[in-house]
Amino acid sequence: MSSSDYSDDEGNGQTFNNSVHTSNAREKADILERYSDKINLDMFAKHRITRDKALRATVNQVLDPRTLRFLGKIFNNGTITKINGCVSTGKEANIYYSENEQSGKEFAVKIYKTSILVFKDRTRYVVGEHRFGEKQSKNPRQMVKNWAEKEFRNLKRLHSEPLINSPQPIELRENILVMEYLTIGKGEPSPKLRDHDFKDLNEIIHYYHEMLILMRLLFQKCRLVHADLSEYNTIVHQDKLYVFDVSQSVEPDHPMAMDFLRMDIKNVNDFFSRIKKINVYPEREIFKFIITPHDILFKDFEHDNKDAEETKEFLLDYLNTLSLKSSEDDEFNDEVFRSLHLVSSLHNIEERDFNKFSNGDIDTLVDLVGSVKINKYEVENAEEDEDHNEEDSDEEDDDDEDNSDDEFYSDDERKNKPNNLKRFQDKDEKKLHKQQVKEAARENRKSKMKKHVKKKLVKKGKK
Ligand SMILES: Nc1ncnc2c1ncn2[C@@H]1O[C@H](COP(=O)(O)OP(=O)(O)OP(=O)(O)O)[C@@H](O)[C@H]1O
Ligand SMILES: [Mg+2]
Repeated sequence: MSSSDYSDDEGNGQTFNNSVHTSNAREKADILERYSDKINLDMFAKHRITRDKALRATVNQVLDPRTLRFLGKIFNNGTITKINGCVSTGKEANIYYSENEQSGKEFAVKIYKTSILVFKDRTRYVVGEHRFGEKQSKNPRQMVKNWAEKEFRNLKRLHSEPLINSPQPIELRENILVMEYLTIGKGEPSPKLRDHDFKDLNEIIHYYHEMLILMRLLFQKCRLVHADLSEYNTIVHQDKLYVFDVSQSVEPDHPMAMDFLRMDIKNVNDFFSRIKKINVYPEREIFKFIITPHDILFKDFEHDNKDAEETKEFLLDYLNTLSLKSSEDDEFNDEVFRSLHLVSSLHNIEERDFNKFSNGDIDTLVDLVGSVKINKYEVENAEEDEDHNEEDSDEEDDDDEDNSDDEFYSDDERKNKPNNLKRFQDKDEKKLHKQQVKEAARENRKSKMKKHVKKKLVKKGKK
């Protein structure tokens, strides 16, 4: 490979001034020369693209001189002795199949691209991420470094949980992450869930349950929401479901955690219902299954080893008690659920519900829902329902009165509450209703819980 092969344009439209340009090219050529017998960048098997194209794309985008220097360190410390092909070229990173010829061990080397273009839509994951907030650097290299570090730390967290299958994280150097390689042999990568050859309906249902249990274990044990969970970021390896690609994963108190979790649930349900054509559970039920603490979720679940650690069998038995989606209504409820504003931490729920929540006697899903959206939802939908519930609107008035101050509805209340939830209110009634809600709020403020008391309860509620 001569130096002319590697234009120094890092693929992000920036060009260097001449002197830097030539020295970079020379440096790059030297390093590659030094390792040329160790670095084969050919794309792997299936979609083999011509050597030149793969090479140029890779070098332009991923192997800049600085990255090559760090790669040199990984060679020098003996972790790997050869890069033997490119498994995947993604938006943000390329994955290479590597090995240590002495030990015979195989590794996946994930090299993050340093061009700034790929990182513009990452901020929503980083903003509010207290573990990295202070390091929200604008410098693309620093951003890439933080991102790779986040993936490495999250992968370590996953790998420390015995019930979760994930590639073992080995080494991190700047934007290069070395991990265990999941292979079917001869260097071929094990298939993504999307490409797995399911042998029958039972196996599809098995992996669906595995995905749901995985999300609960990630949330309850690793305190993480994956935030990009799909059939592309899971692999079937030795008949087990492996999860990876956790650079964007966030903790439950991240401002967007509940939204990311609902996105993951929707992605999983879509894959199994649309592509694999099986019946799936309502998203709201899955959400409750994932976020609800053990003693609340399994309070009424009869099971002989209920108090033991949550095993996969135990969680599977519980899932089998849930009813699958079966009607248009279920679909509609999922749409509503997706649009609701969910608070992501105990600090954001209303005082009056706090006591109920902290001794675990309210449904942790519905009552975590911000009232504003429900009211908005009621009124928005009232127009549609106005015609067919006009006749019975008067007898509902009194129901409405005694609940007017309670903007939250528990699941049961919602289910058997007459549909005056969606009853449209005319102007005076709306004014009267508003008045009542204001009075109720004023009443409430009198018995407001002091901040330090609330703090203590939050601590207790988290144990
Ligand atoms: N440890 C591994 N062992 C085997 N194959 C792997 C491993 N890690 C990743 N891969 C393969 O590489 C692909 C891309 O990996 P990953 O999702 O982590 O990178 P990415 O930057 O998110 O890429 P993309 O943008 O395509 O999702 C995976 O879908 C998988 O097929
Ligand atoms: Mg990925």
